[in-house]
Amino acid sequence: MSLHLAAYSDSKKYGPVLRHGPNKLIFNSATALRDIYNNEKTNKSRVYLLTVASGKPSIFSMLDVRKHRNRRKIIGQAINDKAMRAFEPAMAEQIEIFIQQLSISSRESAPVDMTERCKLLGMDIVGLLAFGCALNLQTDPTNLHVVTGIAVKAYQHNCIMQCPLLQKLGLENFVERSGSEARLKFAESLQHIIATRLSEPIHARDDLYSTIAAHLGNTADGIETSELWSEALFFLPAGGDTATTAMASLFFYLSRNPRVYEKLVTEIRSTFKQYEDIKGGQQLAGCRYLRACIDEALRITPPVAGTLWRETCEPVVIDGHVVPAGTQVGVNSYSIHHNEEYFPRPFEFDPDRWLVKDEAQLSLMNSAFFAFSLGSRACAGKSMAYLETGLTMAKAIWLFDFEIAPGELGAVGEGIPGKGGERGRRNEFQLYDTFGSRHDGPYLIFHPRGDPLSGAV
Ligand code: HEM
Repeated sequence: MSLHLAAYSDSKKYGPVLRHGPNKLIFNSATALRDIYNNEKTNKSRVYLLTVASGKPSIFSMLDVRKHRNRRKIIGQAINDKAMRAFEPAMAEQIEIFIQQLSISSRESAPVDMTERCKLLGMDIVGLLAFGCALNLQTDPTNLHVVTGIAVKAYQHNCIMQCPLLQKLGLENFVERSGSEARLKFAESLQHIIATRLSEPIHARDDLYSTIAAHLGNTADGIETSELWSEALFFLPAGGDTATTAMASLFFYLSRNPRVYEKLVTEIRSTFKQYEDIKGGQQLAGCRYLRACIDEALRITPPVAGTLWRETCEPVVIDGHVVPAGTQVGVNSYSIHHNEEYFPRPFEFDPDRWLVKDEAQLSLMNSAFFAFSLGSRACAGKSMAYLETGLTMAKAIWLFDFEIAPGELGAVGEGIPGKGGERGRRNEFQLYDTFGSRHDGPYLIFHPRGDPLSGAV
């Protein structure tokens, strides 16, 4: 779970191209990003197929270029800007629950684990979009095994993608044995969730099913109903885990950088005269410092922290190196986001770097920003990610002040000085790479800001 750190320290030691396996090359430059991810001579690596359980590849694991293009057109309709305008009220309802819970904790000055809170929020939101199903994770523990089941699957997938032999030997279920019960319960719940949704009229909800209904079962370029559920299932980690990491990381860095915190508070509280004004649209998009904070959190803590493996279909020149066909190549998000050539003082949380007037520096940083990947397989849910993260952060910051919890809890999520393996930086939010990321904390104490809660919560 520290492969991203190994890639980072190896690239410091060996330079911008290194071997991370018999047939694997990791690059660490913006030129390599373009050469690998914006190139028709490369494709997603075959290791993605190892994550296909039901025989139905999702948009994520599909290798056939033409099929993927069609699938992306269809699935994109459920997560593009237009779809987000329709989905925003459902998203906002879940964010209100998150805010209410913070409000309850603030009255008792109880420490809040932001990884846990953000995870439940992220999964509740994406569950509604994927399956039209209220998982109610924020308020009721009944479905918590869904979160564990997703975490176990992500860890297993990451292991077999890095070491396919594990699957050949039938050992993938042993990499995290404690998760087998959660996995089984999760599979049962999924069947129930799908059956419940299918028992309702197609357009009963604003979810993936209703948005893409017109394409279901249609001709060769359509999508089978059974494939729809592979897509919905992929949404849970794709949309839930990633947004969780972005928000938890931002809470971590805001709680440790008073200057940044004050600047963001000033922007949010002066932009929105009242809490009810906080919604998607021009005002939120105009919060440039908020956007810079989110981008800086995504840079310093990329939610998909590992190497996104691609395979060369024919000989390709990557960053000046001729790479033969059939080679696994990739750029590691964490490494390139901490490459000083693009991001000076890479371990400093500095949102202002995204607001400099120096166009050349801005374009250099943008050329190396890889949180959402690049090219035809880049993230399809970027609009949703910014909307969800922006709304949640703006609302929390408008209503509350927060600080690090006292004592040992306050240190959860930090690095431990003296610890090896690149884990010694106290001020760095610690990530554990599981294709997505695991993390803990930060634990924060929230205080109501004056008395603005009336009417809002
Ligand atoms: C901060 C939040 C997010 C980050 C950092 C992120 C990052 C990424 C990355 C790096 C990929 C490429 C994976 C690969 O090449 O293997 C990806 C793909 C994808 N993401 Fe996101 N994502 C985020 C949020 C979301 C959300 C909210 C959704 C909505 C469900 C979503 C849906 C997708 C889809 C459908 C793909 C597959 C695209 C394709 O292969 O055509 N993502 N994401």
